[in-house]
Amino acid sequence: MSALSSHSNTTDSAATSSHPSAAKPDPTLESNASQRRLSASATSSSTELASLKIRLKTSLRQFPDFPSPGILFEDILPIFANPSLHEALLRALELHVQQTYSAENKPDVIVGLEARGFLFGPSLALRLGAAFVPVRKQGKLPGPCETVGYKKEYGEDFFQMQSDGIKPGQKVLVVDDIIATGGTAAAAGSLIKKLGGNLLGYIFILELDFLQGRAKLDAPVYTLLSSQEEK
Ligand SMILES: O=P(O)(O)OC[C@H]1O[C@H](OP(=O)(O)OP(=O)(O)O)[C@H](O)[C@@H]1O
Ligand SMILES: Nc1ncnc2[nH]cnc12
Repeated sequence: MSALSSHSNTTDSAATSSHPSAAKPDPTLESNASQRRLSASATSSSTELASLKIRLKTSLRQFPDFPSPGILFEDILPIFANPSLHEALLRALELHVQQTYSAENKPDVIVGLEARGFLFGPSLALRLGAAFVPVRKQGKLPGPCETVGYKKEYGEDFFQMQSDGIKPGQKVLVVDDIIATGGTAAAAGSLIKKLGGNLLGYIFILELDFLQGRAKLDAPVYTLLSSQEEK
């Protein structure tokens, strides 16, 4: 006996297990059907996400000794040179956010980190119906700003956000292309907290796992792809 037929409507003699009354649908049947639809849709989202990741990963390029000796540079720009991959990236990130955050907990603000976080942060924000706010290198933003210094895999810098960029309590997701040592992302997180934002998490296209950058971050981290072995 199927799960469906085991919940036939016993209060309406006109209804049978396979044909419940149209006037009084069995709520148990409805809820089973909607659970199956939800689970089928979650499975199809996960399958879609897995195939998008494979396409994105094969498009990446690596350049040894750039920008300095000993650094294996991960080039994500081929994604943006190809409209189909560009679309795949945005769809993959959108699926991740939809699968992770409920309607009540969805992000109000996407914060993108200069410069490569600007390549997809605004488009993702638009798809999610969220605001986009930039973190910029020092000296680029007008008006009152918060500033923080940080170290990354191949240098150090200062990051800034406009002081009114985030309203206290707004739910914020940080996006950037790569997490290497995690110094850059941690600096962005500290700026968001200074402004009173509620940091939901971080999203990256690529993680250089061996540098263990996520250990520096105190909010959930999601990375679409991981590296790094020379191709
Ligand atoms: O995890 P970390 O070791 O801190 O490194 C990651 C950061 O390094 C790169 O940015 P970069 O400062 O080179 O700037 P760009 O995006 O302006 O090229 C990358 O886009 C990340 O933001
Ligand atoms: N290895 C790397 N490739 C590209 N961007 C980076 N940012 C920090 N480390 C990087």
